Order: sequence, then C-alpha cells, then structure tokens
Amino acid sequence: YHMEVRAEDILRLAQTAVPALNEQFCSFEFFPRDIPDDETPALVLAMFDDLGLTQRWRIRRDVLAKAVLLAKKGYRDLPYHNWTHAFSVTHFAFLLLKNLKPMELGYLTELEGLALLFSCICHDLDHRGTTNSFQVKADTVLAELYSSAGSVMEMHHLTQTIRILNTDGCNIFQNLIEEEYKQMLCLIKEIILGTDLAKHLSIVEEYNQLVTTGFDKDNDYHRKLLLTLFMTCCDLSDQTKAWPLSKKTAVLVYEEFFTQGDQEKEKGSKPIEMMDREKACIPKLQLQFLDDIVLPTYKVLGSLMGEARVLIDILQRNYACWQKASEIFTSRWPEGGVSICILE
Ligand SMILES: Cc1nc2ccc(C(=O)NCC(C)C)cc2n2c(-c3cc(OC(C)(C)C)ccc3Cl)nnc12
Ligand SMILES: [Mg+2]
Repeated sequence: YHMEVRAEDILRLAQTAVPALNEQFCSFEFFPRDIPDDETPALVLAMFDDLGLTQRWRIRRDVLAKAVLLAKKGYRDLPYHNWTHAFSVTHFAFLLLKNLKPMELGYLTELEGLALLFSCICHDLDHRGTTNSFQVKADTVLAELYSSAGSVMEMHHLTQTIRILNTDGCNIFQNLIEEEYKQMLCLIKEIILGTDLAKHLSIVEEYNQLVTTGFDKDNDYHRKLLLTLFMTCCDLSDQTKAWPLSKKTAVLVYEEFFTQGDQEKEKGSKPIEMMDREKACIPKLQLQFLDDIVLPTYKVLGSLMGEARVLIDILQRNYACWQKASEIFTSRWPEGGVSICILE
C-alpha cells in the first residue's frame, strides 16, 4: 500500500483555472458531499486561494497540488472515513474561516488558520473504518506501534500527514521561517490528535469554562481550545446540513460500524450495540450522539461565535426528525433488520 501521484496529474491540477467559489459554495447550507470526486482537488486549491493563505504563506501551486492529490490518495475506499469525508470536513473549515472571520478578528492567527485547513485535509488519513479499541483488541500493527500513546488511529493519521510533508515536492510549508515551521508541526499534532473522541470528551469541560470566563484572544491556550473546537465542529459538520443529507451521512457511519461489528463477531467477540446490526436502532443512537456529542460542541461554538447559532437551529430540527423516526421505528422490521428512517 503506497501513496503515489502521477506528474501529469499534478501539472494538470496546478494549471487548472481556479474555480470561482460562488455564493452557495460559501454558505453553511452547502453540501460538499455532492461534488464529484474529481472536482474536489481544484476546489481545495481554490479554498486556500480564496482565504488568501496561498499568497500569505507563499505556497507554491504545484506543491499544494501534489500534497492534495497525495492526501486524496491516502484515504481508503470506505463507507464513511474516505476522501469525501476529508473534503467535507475541509469545506466546513473553509466556511468557518470565511464566514466567522476568526483570523480577521484575531481569534486565530493566520498560522493557526492554515494549520486548521491543512489538518482537515489529512486528519483521517489511511483510516481503516475501525475504532481505536478495535485496533487494541485485535492487536493490529497500529496498536503495536501506538497503543501506549493512546489515540492509535489518530497517531497514524498524524504520521501519514508528516509523511506527505516529507515527500519530495509536497511540503506546502517550505517557505515558512524556522520558528513558524516548528509551530505549524506542533499545531497539526495538537489538532489531529485532538480528533480522538476520547480526547474530545475529556476537554468538553474546558470548552464550557472558556464560555464562562470569556474568550481571551491573547491567551495561547484559549486559541488552542478554539482550534480543537473548530476541528471537532468540522468533523461533525454533516449533522448541521438539511435532514435528508445529514441522515444519508449517518447511514454511512453505521455501515462502517456494522462492518466492524461483523468482524468482531467473526473473531468470537461481542460488539457493542452501536456496532451490532442485529441490535442497533439508528434513530435512538443518533439521538444519543446528538445529545452527548454534537449539540454540546456546537453550543460552545454558538456561545463563542454568534453567527454560528444558526447551525444549532438546524441540529435541533434534525434532532426532532430522529425523534419522529425513533417513534415510528422503535419496533424493528419483522425480519429483525435495522430501521432506516425514510423520513424526508
Ligand atoms: C453521524 C455520526 N454518528 C455517530 C454515532 C456514534 C459515534 C461514536 O463514536 N460513539 C461512541 C460513543 C462512545 C460516544 C460517532 C458518530 N459519528 C462520528 C464520529 C465522531 C468522532 O469523534 C469526534 C469527531 C471527535 C466527535 C469519531 C468517530 C466518528 Cl464515526 N461522525 N459522525 C457520526
Ligand atoms: Mg478520526
């Protein structure tokens, strides 16, 4: 398994005219998952340009082109943790940076904004569609390598990210001065390791304190919290889209979970209910997920950045749809299949 891209593909991407990012593309309603796969690399370049990051950090176009193509190739063909997920997460980071203007307001430095965008592209590189606990239980190579550090998968995503930067002609940060380069690697590490669900759950308390004490933009730690908060919001952003779209994504997540559950059964171990296609009730699990993880995270975002409150309204509408679905589908289909919500 290796990551390689052809020179002519890099050249073609580097020379494509920058697609104009229209109003829909720049709005929170936009659903990036509908963009054809082959159009996504050019749009990533356009997002860097549109945010002024390409010129601010003197990022060479052909270098950014190669890095994006290598990252795209670094994702596996899975139901959920694939390039489409990475692209949609990156698109939401673009929306946050463009619409909430954290860099202009001094909530994030331009270096932190660049770190967020690049981390989104790479944050789930070479995911295998299984959880950290699965890696440890199955004693996989990745668990051998990283279980002592915890965050097994996230450590792997990080090493794959560094590998891209160390690949000839891919280091988009090559024109940063020494000090900024060191800071950049530190930020990327924080952000990518912060995408471990266990890490997120352990710092939710600190997010709420941040809301109570108020955000101090001169406080490095506050800005770091904001970065990992933004990253988690990006990672969860499919849930802030219109109902049919957010439901479609949820089904993909369970396709991956159930495949892991099937593998665990084959190994003779019992999967948790969320991963057991015989036991899981998706609407019920989605209500828990929105209650325990998504809503608390976006409520912090909404308290810190007023313009993000509109996203909470959409989340609450989607919550209501899952409630209706759970009432209609509390009893499973006669043949014991999983209830997929047909609500539109
Ligand atoms: C639609 C949707 N349903 C989900 C339902 C359940 C869970 C889950 O892991 N439950 C475990 C218990 C202990 C809480 C995750 C779900 N999920 C994620 C997701 C988020 C992640 O972590 C961050 C981003 C840091 C929160 C990491 C991995 C994934 Cl797949 N993305 N979309 C979804
Ligand atoms: Mg991840």
